[in-house]
Amino acid sequence: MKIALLGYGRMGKTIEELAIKRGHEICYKTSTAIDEEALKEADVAIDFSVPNAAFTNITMCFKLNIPVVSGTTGWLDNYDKAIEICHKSNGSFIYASNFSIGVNLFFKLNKTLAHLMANQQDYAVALKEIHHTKKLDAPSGTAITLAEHIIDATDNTKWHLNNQDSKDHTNSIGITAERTPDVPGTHTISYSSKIDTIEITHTAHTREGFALGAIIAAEWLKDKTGVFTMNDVLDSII
Ligand SMILES: NC(=O)C1=CN([C@@H]2O[C@H](COP(=O)(O)OP(=O)(O)OC[C@H]3O[C@@H](n4cnc5c(N)ncnc54)[C@H](O)[C@@H]3O)[C@@H](O)[C@H]2O)C=CC1
Ligand SMILES: O=C(O)C1=N[C@H](C(=O)O)C[C@H](O)C1
Repeated sequence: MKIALLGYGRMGKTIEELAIKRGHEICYKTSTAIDEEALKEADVAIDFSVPNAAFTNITMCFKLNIPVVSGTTGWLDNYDKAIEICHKSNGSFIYASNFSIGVNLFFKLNKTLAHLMANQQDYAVALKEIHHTKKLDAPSGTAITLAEHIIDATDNTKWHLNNQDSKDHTNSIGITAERTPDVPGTHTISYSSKIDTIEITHTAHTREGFALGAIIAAEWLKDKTGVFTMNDVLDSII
């Protein structure tokens, strides 16, 4: 499979290494604006760029009829618009805030725990994420997905970033975002009462899990049309 890498930073480089080991070819890579002629050569594009470039990169792939997998976080205000353009142009698209298989299993665990805790009024839920200091967005996309899944199962109606504003936080899940050098990504959900605390944590030890998941998603998407999620990919391989 000929892969175009839109974004050749920490993730782009990790994806390149693993994709070559799986027998793929990197036919194009960029860390700036796309060269349309070069991108046309690709069977599939993988976008791990920056929040203000993702929408342009993704919609360029729709225009050129190239299936695109995106893991870039912090651009989701434009997600619905991207989906509309994808459908209109018969494009192929998968976005996930986290492509790691382990995190996607952790998403399921989080949903199950949220359902169990939904009627336990003595417990207060909280979310914490820790990432490297070069990360541009906070909270992480993964933390937002985890919070949205808890909101779907409980009385909580929104989330907020701790220490950033002093608005009404009734029925709101507080997310703490910590930045520490070289941490690939750690997410913890805790339910605390006066008596005890129940806590689940996913700790990424390297970026390989994110990269491998994105390559598996690209292999899966290559010959399909439509908008999919990582659940669609996992349902067909697990
Ligand atoms: N969904 C997932 O599983 C994961 C998502 N991420 C997300 O992926 C994104 C990239 O993460 P990293 O590789 O760590 O960041 P990075 O900063 O190392 O790499 C981003 C690269 O994109 C480049 N770039 C800037 N403008 C561009 C443009 N117009 N087109 C293409 N590239 C452009 C930058 O120069 C940089 O080289 C972030 O949003 C991060 O949150 C990171 C890890 C896993
Ligand atoms: O920027 C990162 O590094 C990561 N970003 C994603 C996120 O925002 O959730 C996924 C992973 O946690 C690493």
